[in-house]
Amino acid sequence: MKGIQDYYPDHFAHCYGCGRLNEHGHQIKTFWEGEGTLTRFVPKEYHTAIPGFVYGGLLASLIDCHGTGSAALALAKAQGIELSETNAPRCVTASLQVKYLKPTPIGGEIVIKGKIKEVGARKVIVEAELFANGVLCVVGEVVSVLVPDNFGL
Ligand SMILES: CCCCC/C=C\C/C=C\C/C=C\C/C=C\CCCC(=O)SCCNC(=O)CCNC(=O)[C@H](O)C(C)(C)COP(=O)(O)OP(=O)(O)OC[C@H]1O[C@@H](n2cnc3c(N)ncnc32)[C@H](O)[C@@H]1OP(=O)(O)O
Repeated sequence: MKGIQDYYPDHFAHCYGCGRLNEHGHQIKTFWEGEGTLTRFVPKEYHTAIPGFVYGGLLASLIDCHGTGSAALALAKAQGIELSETNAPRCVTASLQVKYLKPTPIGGEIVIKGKIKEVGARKVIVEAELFANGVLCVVGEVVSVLVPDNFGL
């Protein structure tokens, strides 16, 4: 199943967190799940903070790109864009807030759920909850802003 990241134009698909064309990156995929959004990721052993627990910077990165992906899904829906080929809207992060509630264990799948809090013409606010083994470990809020398709080229 394709995530929103599979529909970004090629020149917007090199992000370390979510670019499908970045072979060194995390290549996360973000989908709708009901009214919310969903991203899954399995940390590797080397994503370590202290042995057994995930590095917080990685968790922030996952929430960041889950946020921009969710924002793109929300903008596509709000603007009636039917996703096909590489026509997805593309957002960058204006603001990222992360709260670490509990240490996040390495050794299973991380699930990040997103709630679309606000959708404007260009700005989208997404609340994120990150779970490990069903336990809420991190929460965040991402403000994303749409960039024009040819910006920065
Ligand atoms: C690598 C990104 C480079 C920066 C963008 C340049 C080119 C884009 C080209 C390609 C992008 C392709 C792929 C992106 C890859 C990865 C994405 C994953 C996530 C990231 O790794 S991405 C890197 C970190 N990211 C940045 O490097 C952003 C640097 N920054 C800017 O490029 C500008 O700052 C920008 C575009 C954010 C806004 O610029 P702008 O001129 O469009 O803003 P404008 O004033 O029109 O605001 C419009 C509405 O956003 C609200 N707003 C603005 N800033 C806010 C803030 N900080 N907090 C809360 N709300 C804010 C306003 O309040 C208003 O809200 P309202 O409509 O409600 O009034």
